[in-house]
Amino acid sequence: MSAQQASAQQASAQRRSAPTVIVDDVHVVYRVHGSGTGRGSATSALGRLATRRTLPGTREVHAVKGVSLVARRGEAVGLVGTNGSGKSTLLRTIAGLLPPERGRVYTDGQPSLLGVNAALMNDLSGERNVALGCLAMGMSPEQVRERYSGIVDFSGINERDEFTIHMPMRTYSSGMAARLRFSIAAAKTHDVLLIDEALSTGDSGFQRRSKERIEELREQAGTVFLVSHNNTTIRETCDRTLWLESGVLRMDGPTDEVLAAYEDFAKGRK
Ligand SMILES: Nc1ncnc2c1ncn2[C@@H]1O[C@H](COP(=O)(O)OP(=O)(O)OP(=O)(O)O)[C@@H](O)[C@H]1O
Repeated sequence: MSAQQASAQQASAQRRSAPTVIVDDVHVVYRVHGSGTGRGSATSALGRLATRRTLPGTREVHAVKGVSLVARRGEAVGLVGTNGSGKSTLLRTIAGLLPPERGRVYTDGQPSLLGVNAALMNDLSGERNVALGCLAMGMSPEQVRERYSGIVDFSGINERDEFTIHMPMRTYSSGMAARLRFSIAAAKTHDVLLIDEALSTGDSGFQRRSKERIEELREQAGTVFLVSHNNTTIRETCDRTLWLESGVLRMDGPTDEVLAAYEDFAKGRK
């Protein structure tokens, strides 16, 4: 191998192993107001604002407790844990949608959260949502025109009736809307793509297409985080998995090892 080839190979290896997400001792706390008695007067609310005291009856939920991790280019990282363990909260924090109470999140590039709750405009047609979604991700109108049919075909929305894409989104089932959302987001190469349960919707054909697309996104050197309750999906998609329990990162390692431990734990809880 020539010196030039060796240095090109080294540069490519360095690029692939470059960190894309660093989570440093992150804590996330939700505050639920009004869980106590009565609403209190305006004067007492003003007094609390001035003294920065919290409302009596404010409940705090410490959803993520001191999580640290480093994710690199080319990795697909699964997130597992029982209900309420903090998976969605951690994803939303990495996406920059929730401020950490303590600790820091550093990301290289813009993370995109692809969740079942991501906003699409209900009164607009699927077609308009595809166009707006693509423009919002930074595509030019020309790129939107080029990619439009690919996105609609990928979603499978028009498989039964080719007029469906022109109907308002509010007439779509939640599965159809989730498939369209995934297809729009997956049309772009993301530096960091965060997927929350998106793959659990859709038929087996759509699930296969999504897995293939995640694989492609990974090869294009992005980092993918995937939250799912379906361990088979995690096994097939991710080579590394994080296990969160009660907000604490219990394990971070090769998917097979982490899932084996998690499945043992889940069996013990039944
Ligand atoms: N908006 C909120 N306000 C208050 N508490 C919240 C809020 N969202 C989540 N929580 C609480 O934070 C904790 C973690 O929730 P989170 O949704 O992150 O868990 P999860 O692991 O994604 O759960 P699931 O597997 O059920 O989707 C839970 O105790 C939940 O009740």
